[in-house]
Amino acid sequence: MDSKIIVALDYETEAEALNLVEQIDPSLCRLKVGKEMFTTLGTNFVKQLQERKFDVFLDLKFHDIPNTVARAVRSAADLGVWMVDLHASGGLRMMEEAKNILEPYGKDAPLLIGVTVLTSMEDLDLLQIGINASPMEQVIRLAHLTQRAGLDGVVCSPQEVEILRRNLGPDFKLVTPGIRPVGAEFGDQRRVMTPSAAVRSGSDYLVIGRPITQAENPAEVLRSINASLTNI
Ligand SMILES: O=C(O)c1cc(=O)[nH]c(=O)n1[C@@H]1O[C@H](COP(=O)(O)O)[C@@H](O)[C@H]1O
Repeated sequence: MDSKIIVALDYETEAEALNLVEQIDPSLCRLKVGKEMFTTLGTNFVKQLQERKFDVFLDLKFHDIPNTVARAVRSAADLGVWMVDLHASGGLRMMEEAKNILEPYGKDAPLLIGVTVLTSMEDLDLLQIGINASPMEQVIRLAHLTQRAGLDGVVCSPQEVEILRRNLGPDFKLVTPGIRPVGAEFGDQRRVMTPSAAVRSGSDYLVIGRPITQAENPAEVLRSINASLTNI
């Protein structure tokens, strides 16, 4: 089975994260290492997950001048991660330099993904930072820019997937956090959808954190979400 689920390993400690990892295998999901665990544990943690044969999405959302971002992306490629991301709002030149630096890696290069508008943001959040567009409009604009830069896909909310799929073609990867099973708490997320609705809309990968990591039995919740996605 090639699961569409990427579990966001947003735990405070290595022990908590490994407790989940030890109960599952790479056919059930890929794993995302984000700012919290990477800042605490660094590359050794990523390597531990890779030794267990998990594909790792290094989610550090790079956003800096083009030279700095490109070099950080190269470090991620040297680490052998499966996917790495940057903020598309860093601009076209930043994304192009990041893409170009991966050329020597050929088919071993990580998937390079642009974050459009964070799934925690809605109209007012954009207005407050001077963006007078709806999340949908801004996501569409940044996704086109990301594709123009030659990246492999974008992070967006599942609510934008249908229109992006139509506009950007079948091969452009659409990675969607903001996933909430029926009845789950939204927390800080705003633009959300259930796992099955997201897949039906055309998401390639579902990033799921708290609904799994904060559950009493995370491995069981992961299995049941996987089961809900078969035959879609
Ligand atoms: O790049 C991401 O993964 C990301 C982008 C985004 O727009 N929204 C978003 O929630 N994420 C990440 O996806 C995960 C979502 O976690 P939960 O809200 O707990 O399911 C977190 O690790 C976020 O850092």
